[in-house]
Amino acid sequence: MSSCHDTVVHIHPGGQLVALVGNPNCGKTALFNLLTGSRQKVANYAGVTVERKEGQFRTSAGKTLRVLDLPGAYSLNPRSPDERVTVDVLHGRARGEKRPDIVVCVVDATNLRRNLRLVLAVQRLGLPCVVALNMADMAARRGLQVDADALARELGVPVVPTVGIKADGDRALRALLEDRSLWKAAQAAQEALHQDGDHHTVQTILERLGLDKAMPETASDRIDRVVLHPVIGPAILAVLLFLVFQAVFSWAEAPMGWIEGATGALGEAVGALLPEGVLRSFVVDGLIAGLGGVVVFLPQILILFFFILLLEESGYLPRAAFLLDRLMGSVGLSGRAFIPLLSSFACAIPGIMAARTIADPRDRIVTILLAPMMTCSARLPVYALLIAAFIPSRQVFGGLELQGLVLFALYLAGILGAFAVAWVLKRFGSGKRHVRTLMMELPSYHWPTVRAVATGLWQRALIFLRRVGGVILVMTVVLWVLSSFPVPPEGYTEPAIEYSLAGRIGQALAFIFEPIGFNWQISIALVPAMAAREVAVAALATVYAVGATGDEAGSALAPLLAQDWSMATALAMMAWFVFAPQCLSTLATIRRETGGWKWVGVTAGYLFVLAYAASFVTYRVALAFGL
Ligand SMILES: Nc1nc2c(ncn2[C@@H]2O[C@H](COP(=O)(O)OP(=O)(O)OP(=O)(O)O)[C@@H](O)[C@H]2O)c(=O)[nH]1
Ligand SMILES: [Mg+2]
Repeated sequence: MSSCHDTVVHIHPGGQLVALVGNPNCGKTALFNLLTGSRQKVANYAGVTVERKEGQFRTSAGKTLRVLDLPGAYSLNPRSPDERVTVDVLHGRARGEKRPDIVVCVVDATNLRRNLRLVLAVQRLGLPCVVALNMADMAARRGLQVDADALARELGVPVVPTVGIKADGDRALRALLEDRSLWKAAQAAQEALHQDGDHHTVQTILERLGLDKAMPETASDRIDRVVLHPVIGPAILAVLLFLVFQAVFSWAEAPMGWIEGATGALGEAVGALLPEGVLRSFVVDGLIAGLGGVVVFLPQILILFFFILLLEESGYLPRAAFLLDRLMGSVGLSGRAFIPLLSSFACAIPGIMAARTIADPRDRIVTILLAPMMTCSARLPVYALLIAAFIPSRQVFGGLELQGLVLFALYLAGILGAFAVAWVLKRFGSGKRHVRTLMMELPSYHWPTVRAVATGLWQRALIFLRRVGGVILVMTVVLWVLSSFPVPPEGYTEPAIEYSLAGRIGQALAFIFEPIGFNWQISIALVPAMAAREVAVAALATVYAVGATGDEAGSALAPLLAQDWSMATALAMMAWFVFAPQCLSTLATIRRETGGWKWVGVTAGYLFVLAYAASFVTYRVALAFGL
């Protein structure tokens, strides 16, 4: 799952252009990262890269080549928007981009039959190309001897073995790209001749290389006999997901305690240094309470992503898609929607972009509409705060943590909500629908490398902390100003914060949110939360810190909420965050990906109605039960 903040791509219109092209999941991005020192997302399933990304490769002679990483493609007849990106680049039709000077065809050495067909198609375009025989390590481990020189003679282009996951695994490819004679030969390249059936050509090549025999059963096949078993498979999936949510609470307890202790101590120390007054309130109640209130959730986010990274890199995710395909089909969702929806658990933005891998336009729109309902990591702090404040930490059903269970239920609520909406769209949508069965490649399992997981976690931490130092900081400052000014006149008896702008705006909004049990503090927190979900936590922390009096001052947010809110209010707010329209950047992404405002309006509208209804029902039912 990639980030909310994709790396900025710098365009360098000059310079020789090298494009990496190949089937999905053959390791293009891994090689791109090695060549250019980038950190683009790599994961063990098809369709990770959906946009073109550019990097630079510096030759030892000091020349700079521009390198493009492209979405994977099975053929050059694009069926989905991401494949179209690749084909457009190869034809020189991509906006602001010239035709590549050289194409590096990346092929998966363990699956030459399918991969070579794309090489032939690229050659036919008349583009000079070289072949990177990637996954050379895996091929060797399986006892596949691919003779690079023989393959080079068959194809008539240079072939070098590469290993995308080894620090020096791109050495041969680097040497090739540095070779001046390659570029001279490239200029002279002609339209390749063979036009006759590629299937036949590939078969002939494989026969000559002695690689046409049936492959022996691999370890992956043996694992899949258990993991894809109709009964055992879903059971494993359920247990796995369950353990993840349990771990998010139980493992995070200690590190969260440290962060809480540290921010508390910092607040006290700074509070003692600064004189009583506006500056102290700004630093202690605004910055430290607001940002500290959010930073404390870093351990939980990292634990969640630790598991997601393991699942992504091992190759388990497409298996999960396979297991859930029937279920998704029964509500009218294409199995292709699985990966985009799953990516949305990190952030809806990469999820919505990953919907580019869906060929059918209707399926794609439905997936985009549902993506915001998956619980993005920005909502985790909100849930975790409410759970810590209102759900007792105790064991139920023999050993299960109640808090983890509630978190699991909130994630599940989003998924079930999405399924319900998909079902309604299928019932009342455009006429008869036949759901195609999922044709999805199951990659070989690998062990995730420590480096990949560590880099992934590091990037996650950076993204989160950048949000804290960016949008969350700005919103916290705005909220502190709103809750501190204007200062009430002498003799004002109510709490000062109710006189402030924040208090007044909150009370003005109350007529909308009162029926669903929200007080004015929540109402005011919901507005800046449109910028980023975590802001709700920082906003509540600030509003309560500014408003705190006497012995409440300086205590953590959760106990304050536990005192101030009813259980019904807390549950209603959880329900709100399951469905509420996403942050503004998600809506902006929907606009970009669908090319208009229509679907933005539809998404925001239906999510608002759903969130309001869900909170209303939750609140009323909870009240009826006397909570
Ligand atoms: N064993 C081994 N694994 C590799 C090698 N190159 C890449 N991988 C792994 O293969 C998987 C796919 O790599 P990516 O670089 O994401 O593949 P891609 O071609 O960019 O895939 P898409 O963007 O989906 O088209 C990841 O799990 C990588 O860690 C290699 O040479 N050997
Ligand atoms: Mg890629």
